[in-house]
Amino acid sequence: MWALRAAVRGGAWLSHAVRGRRLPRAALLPPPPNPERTLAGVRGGLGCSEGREGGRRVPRADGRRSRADGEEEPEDAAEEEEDEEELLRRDPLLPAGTQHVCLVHPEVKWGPAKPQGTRAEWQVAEARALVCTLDGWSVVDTMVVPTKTPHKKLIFGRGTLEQLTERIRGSPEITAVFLNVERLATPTKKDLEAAWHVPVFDRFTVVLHIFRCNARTKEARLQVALAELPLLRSRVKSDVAHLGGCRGSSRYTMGSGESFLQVQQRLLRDREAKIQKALERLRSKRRLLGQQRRRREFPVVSVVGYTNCGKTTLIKALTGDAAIQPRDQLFATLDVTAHAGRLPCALTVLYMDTIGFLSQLPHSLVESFSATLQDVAHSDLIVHVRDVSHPETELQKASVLSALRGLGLPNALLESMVEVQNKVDLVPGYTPAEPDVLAVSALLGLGLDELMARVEDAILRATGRRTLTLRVRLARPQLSWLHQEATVQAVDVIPEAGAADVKVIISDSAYGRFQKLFPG
Ligand SMILES: Nc1nc2c(ncn2[C@@H]2O[C@H](COP(=O)(O)OP(=O)(O)OP(=O)(O)O)[C@@H](O)[C@H]2O)c(=O)[nH]1
Ligand SMILES: [Mg+2]
Repeated sequence: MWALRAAVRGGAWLSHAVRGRRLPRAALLPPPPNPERTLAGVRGGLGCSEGREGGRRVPRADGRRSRADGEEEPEDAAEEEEDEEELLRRDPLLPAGTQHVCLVHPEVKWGPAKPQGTRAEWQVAEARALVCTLDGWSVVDTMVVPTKTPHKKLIFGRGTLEQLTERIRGSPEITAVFLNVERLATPTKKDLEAAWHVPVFDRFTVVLHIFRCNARTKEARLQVALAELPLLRSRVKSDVAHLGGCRGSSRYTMGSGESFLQVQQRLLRDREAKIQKALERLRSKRRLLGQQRRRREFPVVSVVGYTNCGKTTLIKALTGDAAIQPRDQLFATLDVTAHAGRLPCALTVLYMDTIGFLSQLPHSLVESFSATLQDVAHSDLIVHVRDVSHPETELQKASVLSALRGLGLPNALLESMVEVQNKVDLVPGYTPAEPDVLAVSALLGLGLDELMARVEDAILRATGRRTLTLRVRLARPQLSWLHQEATVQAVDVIPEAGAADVKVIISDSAYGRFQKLFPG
C-alpha cells in the first residue's frame, strides 16, 4: 500500500541522524542543491505548479502563474482538476511492507499531565488497533513506560530511556516504534531514531496515514492534505536547522533575495492557499447539492459516533443498501455519504454516514475535517451510535459529545439527539441504564424497529411534518401533486363523489402550497 522512503525522513537529510538497519534508500541521498526543487520534486507536492512542463502555462521564476488581471486562478475546470491532482500527489508517510512494531506507551501516573477517565491498558489497546489497521503491520512488543517528564524533549528520564533503548536495540525483530503520544517534535523523533536505530512514529503520523489510505473523495483527500501541513512545516524547520549546522541556513538562494527557510515557507503558504481554494470550490458545489436536496425536502439524519462503533453497519441495516461495506477498521469512513432509507410511515429520509471520532485526535486533523462535520449542523436529527461492548464506552461518549458541542450545533438538534447503544449482542443480558436510549445490534438486526419508530417520531417533529387526511377531486391533479410533494400513505377512493380521501405526511410548507394551488 505504501512506497518506501518517507518513513523516517523530514526530507532527504534526516538520515544523517538515523544510522542503522532498514534505512530507506532515498534517505541516504545528499541534500538537493535547490530548495524549490527539494520541495516540489523530492518531497512531491509542495509548490504544486512548480516544475511542470508542457501545456499552456509557463511558470514564473517563483513558480506562480500570472494573469493579466493579476489574479492567480486556474483558467478552466480541466486545469483546476489538474491542479487538485497535483496537490494530492505526495510521498508516503510510513514505510511499505511488513513492519514489526514495538508499542511504547508513556504512562503519566501523577500530576496535571495524567490523562483523566482512562487507563493505560485502554490507551494501549486503542494504539494497538491503530497499528493493526495498517496493512502488514503487527505489534511484536508492548511497553508501558512510566514517565514524570512527558513534556521534556526525550519524554522519559535518562535511566528509563537507557533501559528502553537497550530493550529495543536488543530485539532485532523490531522494525519500527510507535510511541503513543499525540505529536513528536521533529528533533525528538530524530534523537529517538538515532538512539533506537529504527523509525519512530507518533499518533498524528499513523492516523494521518490511515486517513490518507481511506480518503476516497477529492474533498476528503484535500482535507488530509491540509491536515498534513503542520507536519511539513515542522520538517522544513528541522531541515533548515540541520542545514544551519552544516551549510548555513540563512544563505540567500539563486539571487531571489529569499533565504532557504523563506522559500520553503512561502511554498507551504502557497500550497495551503491552493488547498483551501480547491476545497472551497468543492464545498460550494456540495452546498448547491444540499440546497437541491432541501428543495426536495428529504429529511436528513446524521449518524455520528466514535470510530468503529458501527455507524456504517447501522446505516446498512436501516437502508438495506447492499453497496455499503462496513469494515472492522478505524476510520473506515472518511467521507460524508448519504443513503436513502424509508421510515415505517413510508417517508424517505437520508442517512448521512460521517467520519468517526477518536479521543486525543490531533487537533489539526479535527480542524481540517470539521467542515465535513458542519454538514451535521444542517441535518434534522442526529443519531449518536455507541459501542457498548467497548471497555472505554463512557469515555468515547464523552469525547463524541464534547466534539459535537465544539461544532456549535443548534441547541434543538443537540437536545433531540437519539442515543443508540450498539453491539449489544456482544454483551449478554445487556439492558441500558438510561431510560431514553435504544439498545440495538446493527449486525444482527436487533432493536431496529424500535429505532426506526423513534427516528420517525423525531423527524416528523423536527421537520414540522404532520399526518393529514385530505379530500381530493379525482378530476384534478391534486393526487399526483401529493405523490410528488408529500408522502402518500393511503388512498381511499369514493367513486360516487369522484373523489378520494388521501392520508399523507406533509410538511407545513408543502401543505401551504397545496392550499394555494387547490383552494376550496
Ligand atoms: N458484534 C457486532 N459487531 C458490529 C455491530 N455493528 C458493527 N459491528 C462491527 O464493527 C466493525 C465496525 O463497523 P463499522 O460499521 O464500519 O463502524 P463505523 O462506526 O462506521 O467505523 P468508522 O467508519 O471506521 O468510524 C465492523 O467489523 C462491524 O461488523 C454489532 O451490532 N455487533
Ligand atoms: Mg464507517
